[in-house]
Amino acid sequence: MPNTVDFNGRPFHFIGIGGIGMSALAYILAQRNLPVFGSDLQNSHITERLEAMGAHIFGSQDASNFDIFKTPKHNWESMASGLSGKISSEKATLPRESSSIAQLEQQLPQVICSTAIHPENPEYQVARELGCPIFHRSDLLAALMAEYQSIAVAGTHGKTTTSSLIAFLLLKAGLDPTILVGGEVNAWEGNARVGHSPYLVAEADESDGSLVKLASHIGVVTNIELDHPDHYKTLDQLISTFRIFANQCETIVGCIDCTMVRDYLKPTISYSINSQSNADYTVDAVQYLADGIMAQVYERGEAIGLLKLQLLGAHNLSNALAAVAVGRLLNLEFSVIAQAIAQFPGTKRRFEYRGNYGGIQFVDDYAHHPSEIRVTLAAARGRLQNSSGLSSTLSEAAITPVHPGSEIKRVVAIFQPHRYSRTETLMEDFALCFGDADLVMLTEIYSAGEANPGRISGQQLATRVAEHHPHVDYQSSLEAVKTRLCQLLKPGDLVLFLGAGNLNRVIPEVMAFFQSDDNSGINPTVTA
Ligand SMILES: CC(=O)N[C@H]1[C@@H](OP(=O)(O)OP(=O)(O)OC[C@H]2O[C@@H](n3ccc(=O)[nH]c3=O)[C@H](O)[C@@H]2O)O[C@H](CO)[C@@H](O)[C@@H]1O[C@H](C)C(=O)O
Ligand SMILES: Nc1ncnc2c1ncn2[C@@H]1O[C@H](COP(=O)(O)OP(=O)(O)OP(=O)(O)O)[C@@H](O)[C@H]1O
Ligand SMILES: C[C@H](N)C(=O)O
Repeated sequence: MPNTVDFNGRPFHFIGIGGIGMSALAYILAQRNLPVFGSDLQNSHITERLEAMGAHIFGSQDASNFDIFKTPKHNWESMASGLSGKISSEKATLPRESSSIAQLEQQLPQVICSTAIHPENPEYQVARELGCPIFHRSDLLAALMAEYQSIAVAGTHGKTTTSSLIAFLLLKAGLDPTILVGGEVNAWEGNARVGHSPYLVAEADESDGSLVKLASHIGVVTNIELDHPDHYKTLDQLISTFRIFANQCETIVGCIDCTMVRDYLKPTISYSINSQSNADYTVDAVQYLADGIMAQVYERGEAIGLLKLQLLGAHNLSNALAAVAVGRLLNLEFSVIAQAIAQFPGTKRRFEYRGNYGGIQFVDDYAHHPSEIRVTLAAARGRLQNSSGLSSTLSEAAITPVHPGSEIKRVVAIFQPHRYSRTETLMEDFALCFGDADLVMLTEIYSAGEANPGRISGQQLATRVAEHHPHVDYQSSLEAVKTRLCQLLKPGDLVLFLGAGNLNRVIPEVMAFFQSDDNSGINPTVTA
């Protein structure tokens, strides 16, 4: 069995192909006209996009999905590859006997698995029985990265945003990068892009420990904090994972506002949003506006220019400073970097402005860790404080603000906890992180595939939050959240839907309820 990924025409079969990391990889292979097959229990616009490129995707996960590879090669070949366009979902049924064993082994697919796939998964089981080469998602990412001058973005918080910002910068600077990120960006219509230069920008996820397989020319680390307690039993394990990754990168660009990055990784190139730090890249004269941020950037103590950002919050200034540092490492002029970053419209579900209906502003955000909730609510509170005299400074730069303005009077946070393990381990911190919201609504925990241990609930979390916050509401279902919001919301509210689960499904219906003075061009009937 080969232990390296074969990019010479052998088919790929992705189990969990619709995942945000898996689908980016499948996209790159399909663009290379390699035969791409896969399965996912959930149909989505992501699986549909891959199918439109010629990938063959099964909506169920059972042994019969491999029947297709027991047929003569020409049969499945005609069913896959971007050359054939949209393909039929009918399964091939020719008997196995029609090929010799040797031929069959040759045409057995390389199976790519997400960590979301349980070892008991019937399709995974049959792949093992047949002797298919089986790779984890990270093995394929590592193999692709090895072909390029890679920039891999790691860190507990901000990987998707920062990798998207860096990718956007390289794209605008004409460096034509290949991109694989963990969120969707309109500039390349999805989570992946094939470029024609030596550069590749990738998100490097630490959630399952597979980060240790990645080696990059430039590694960016935004911060390190305990998360994913399902995988990491101690903080030391997490730190050691980041250290192994950092040691495998030629250059580490790291945010030294995080003491763990500073002390354990000792970045080659450092950045900090604290003007007093001695980082290589810092900022000063920061202005947090209602529709963006402006700051003077310093390179090793010397002012190099003004950075304008359409994103909100100190965390996004930090993410943008990482992009500045990477851009300078690639010898880009600061003016080119600043111009690109000023145009970055953001990533879907990361403080994504969904519209203003009935004087209520709707925002979708992926925050699922107490620190992420804290920085996002601080950004929302900052927007509220600056919203009465809405600044036009960003607009003067001929940029249409991502967050068009109207006065805000109240910050409303709706949170769907994500994973039992995280909710239980970080309960104390979750109880304290909603201070910047005027009203907090909690709902039930989104399992993300975890079994319910039966000792933790959204209701319990709501009780804990209420010990520190005067206005906490608990609704047990998304349907109940929707109904309650229609009763509670009023003009002047900035409503944030927080979480990495499916809470954002309710946004279109709540927006539709309040639809009246729509000036955003968003159709509220579209489901998220
Ligand atoms: C689990 C895991 O390691 N997930 C990480 C991985 O995504 P990926 O490996 O693609 O994983 P998925 O997005 O979690 O998507 C997993 C896909 O798998 C299907 N499924 C799941 C179970 C099953 O039995 N059958 C089955 O088909 C399911 O329907 C979904 O489409 O890589 C991404 C990019 O770095 C990370 O953002 C992501 O982290 C986290 C999570 C995040 O940021 O949200
Ligand atoms: N630098 C940062 N520090 C703290 N929180 C951040 C930072 N950047 C973004 N966030 C918050 O974290 C949320 C997720 O951001 P993003 O998707 O960029 O991070 P991520 O590390 O890829 O997340 P994950 O891998 O856990 O999905 C954002 O919606 C925001 O609330
Ligand atoms: C969304 C987050 N990275 C998780 O799966 O826990």
